[in-house]
This record gives sequence, C-alpha cells and structure tokens, in this order.
Amino acid sequence: MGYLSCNAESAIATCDPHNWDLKRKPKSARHKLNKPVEIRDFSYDELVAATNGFSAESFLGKGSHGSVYKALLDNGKFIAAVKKTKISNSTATFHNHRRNCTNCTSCTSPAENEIEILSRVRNPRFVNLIGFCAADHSNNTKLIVVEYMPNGSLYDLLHSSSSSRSPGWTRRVRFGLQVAKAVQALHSSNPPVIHRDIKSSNILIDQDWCARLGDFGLALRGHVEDVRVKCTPPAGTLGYLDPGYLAPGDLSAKSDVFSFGILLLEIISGRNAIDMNYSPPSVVDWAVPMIKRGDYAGICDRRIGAPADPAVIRQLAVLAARCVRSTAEKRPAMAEVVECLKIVWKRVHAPPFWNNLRRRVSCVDESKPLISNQEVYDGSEDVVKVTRVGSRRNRKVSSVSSAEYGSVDIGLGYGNDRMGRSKSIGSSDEIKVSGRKAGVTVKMAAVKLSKSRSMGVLHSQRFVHYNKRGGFVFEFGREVDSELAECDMSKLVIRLDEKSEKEMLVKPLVSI
Ligand SMILES: Nc1ncnc2c1ncn2[C@@H]1O[C@H](COP(=O)(O)OP(=O)(O)OP(=O)(O)O)[C@@H](O)[C@H]1O
Repeated sequence: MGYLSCNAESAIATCDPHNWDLKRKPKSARHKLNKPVEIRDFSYDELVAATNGFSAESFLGKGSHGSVYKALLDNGKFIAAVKKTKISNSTATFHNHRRNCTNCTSCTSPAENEIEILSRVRNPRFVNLIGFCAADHSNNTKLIVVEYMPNGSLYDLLHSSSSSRSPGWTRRVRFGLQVAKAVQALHSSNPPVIHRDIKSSNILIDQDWCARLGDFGLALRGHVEDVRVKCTPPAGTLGYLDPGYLAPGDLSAKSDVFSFGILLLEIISGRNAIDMNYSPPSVVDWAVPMIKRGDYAGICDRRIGAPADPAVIRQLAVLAARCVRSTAEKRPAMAEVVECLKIVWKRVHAPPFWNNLRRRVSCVDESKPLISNQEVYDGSEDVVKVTRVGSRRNRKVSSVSSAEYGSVDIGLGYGNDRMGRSKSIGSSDEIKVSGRKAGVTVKMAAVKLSKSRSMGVLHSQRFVHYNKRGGFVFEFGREVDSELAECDMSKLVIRLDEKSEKEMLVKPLVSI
C-alpha cells in the first residue's frame, strides 16, 4: 500500500485548492474540483509571518493536539488556518512501538496522518488541505495549512450561550445533511476512509454557512481487512466513540455512523454528548428512551422548541436512534442516512421564494410575537382565516376532504393541540380554523393570497402568531405532494397558480 510508506513531508498531492480566493470566484465556480494543483510546501518563516508570529490576535482556538491560527498568505490576499501541533511521538514509548510496528496509524502523529489523508481525499464538504510546513525539528512542531472557516465550529453554534446564535431547524437539518454527505463521501472513496472523530467541534462552518468536516488526524484510509486498519488501536472522543469499538478489528464505517448519531442528537437537543447536568449524562441514555416513548418534543433544544412539522423531529429522532444502536450491523449505512436527511430537509426547507415573501411582508418581526402573552393566554377563540382572491379557477380550493381537517394536529409538538376547522375548506374562499389548548392558545390573523402577484405574495397585516415557544409563520407555496397523506392543520391546501394549476400548501413554520 503506497500510503503506508508515505511520509508526511513528502506527501505532495495533486489537489485543487477550490476555496482559494473565494471572494473573487463566482459561487458556481467555488466547488469545481477538477483543476489539479499542488499541495503547497510552506517555509516555517512564511507561516510565522502570516500568523504574525502566532500572535494572540491570530489565535483561533485550541484542540488536544495543538493550536489553530488565522494566517494571511500571499501578501494578505488569501486567508488560511494554520494548525500548529507538537510532535510528541519522540517519546520512548513511541519509539518502542515503532520498532515493533510500521503499519498502524499510531506510527504517525495526528498531524502527519491528517496531511497524508487530506492530500489524497478532497471534497467541498471537507476542510481541505492547502499545504504544510515540514517539522521544525528545533521545537518539534508541525504546521498544517487548511482552509479557513470564518464561522467557527458547529459546537460553538450549538452550545453558545447567546440564543440569537442558536441555529433554527432549517439550518440544523442542513448542517446534519451536509455532514452526512461529507462522511458518506469518505466512506465511498477508494479505498474508504473512516474518520473516527466525528464530533461537533470538528465540524466547521464556512463563509457560505455550510458545514465542513475537519480534523482528519485520527482518520484511517484503507479497507477494514487491511493490515494497517487491523492493527491501529481504537481512538476517538469519549461520548462519540462507538461502544463496540474496543479492539482494532471492531472498526468499521458503522463506528462513524454511531458518532454521527451522537452528533445528530446534539444537533436536535443542543446538549453535549456527555453532560453531567443531565440525568443520565450520556445523550444516548437520555434521548433514546424518550424517542422510544414517542416523546420527540422532549429531546428538542429548548431554545428553539420543536419544529412546526412534527414529522421533522420524528424522522430526525428516529434516524439518530438508529445510528446509535449498539449493534453496528443494525445501524444504517451513511448513504441511507443521507437519503433520510434529504427527506427531512425537503420537509423543513422553505421554498426559495419564501425569503422574498418574508421581505415583502414588512410587518413580520420574528424576533418578537405579534400577539402579546396576554393575548396568548386570554382564552378567547382563536381564528385562522385564509382568504384567497383571484380568478374563479384559482379560487378553487383543493379537494382535500373536510374529514381530513375535522380534527387536526397543529403540529407544534404538543400532542394534545387539537384544532377543529369551523368551516369546510372545500367550497369557500375563506378557511377558518379555530382551536385552543389548555394554557396555550393559538391565534392567526387573516391572510390574503393574490395570483396577480408572484406566487405566494401575501397581503396580510399580521400573520405571525405566537405560542409558548415563540413565533411561527405561514409557509406558502409548497406544492402538494405525498406529505398530504399526513394532512394536518399545518397543511391547508390552496390552489394558487392558475397556469400550472399546482396546489400549494400553507402551513405554520417555526421561525428561524
Ligand atoms: N480551519 C479552521 N478555520 C477556522 N477555525 C478553525 C479551523 N480549524 C480549527 N479552528 C478553530 O480552532 C479550534 C481548535 O481546533 P482543533 O481542530 O485543533 O481542535 P478541536 O477539534 O476543537 O479539538 P480536538 O483536537 O480535541 O479534536 C476549533 O474549535 C475552531 O474554533
């Protein structure tokens, strides 16, 4: 195996620094990976200058293997991150180990291993390698230059004390899907790569707010039957580590699936993989019993509450529980995880013109409820009134039977939130829905849709409403599809588009 003898210092690859000078490239060109370029070989002095002597101002963060600094390269034209790691493998233990074994990943330091792996795999979903500086033997340091991720780590986002930084469901699902795709790309490369250290602090957020998988220091490249994989001792991070991975021979891609499941639980709940403030401290022991009971709202991050569509949290939670199953064979493969998350993404993702809609409805301020708490708890009847205007044809409301709306779940995570429809939607211009839950009432104001404007244009003074966990808004324009099989109050159907005669949905959406 060629890579076994590959020394990091000589690991020159032909890869594309697709992220170089991103600012000047159009977005479409950013991820083109077909232009091979050389991994750069930096001098120590060059990186000292680029990081201003590894100054405190350039400091980005510290990990278990060293510190990370922001570097201004090429006369400040290009920003990168420099990982400065100590090569501690000069110890007697290491030399003893190396004498007996020349095959396992422990024979190389994480820094050398990262260079070796990243010089062979490259993907827009990874924090890719730009170059490195050979060991500075005077102080046993190794410098790796990787793409700079300006928006910190997923860990920082999920556990930030500021709730304004806390991502909403759309972004969380998107991050989950992006990470899943990154892991799948590793597993499907030839030979496959097992990351072995998937965790939120190794997920970095790029300038486009996309999640990237980083830190390949523990990654193993090769087939599970390869000698190198077989003789590399287990490694990873406590809390994310597959409990079945106790010996080298236990390793498989399913260990990454387990860690990904922990990450997914962290994304859902906003709690740490191991957190002594919870009982039980392990996120698996805490969440899985709730998932088994169907208490999906119980595992949601309280800062954002449950998603508007209950199917979103149900599918996410069940997927996470499957990933963390103790029997590795029963866990889904990463390809299946990606497919599941794509389905969840479709549910949670607002159509593109939703943003335009938001901008055009000036009265919406999602940061605060439009109805005061007083109104929320005043016990008055709650009304949703959807008015359609337009041609006769357009006025036709979907043929969804009234029975489907007879008793509907508002889909906000409260199991008993039942809303009864006071008027049939099959034959009227107005849809009126009313309902109340003990202690929490939901109130929705009139909403007007007009086909004369672009699809989904809203003429409404107030259409954001409030429940205990914050505002939610209507989402317009989602086409009617199989989701209707699970029709609930959140999926009022309106025919909007005269030309295509596509039925469009209107549904509450948790504000993000
Ligand atoms: N490419 C990067 N761009 C911007 N910031 C980075 C980059 N890589 C790392 N960082 C910052 O530096 C911190 C330390 O990263 P590092 O990968 O060394 O350790 P870690 O993943 O936090 O922990 P561990 O070493 O235990 O895995 C990260 O939390 C992140 O804030």
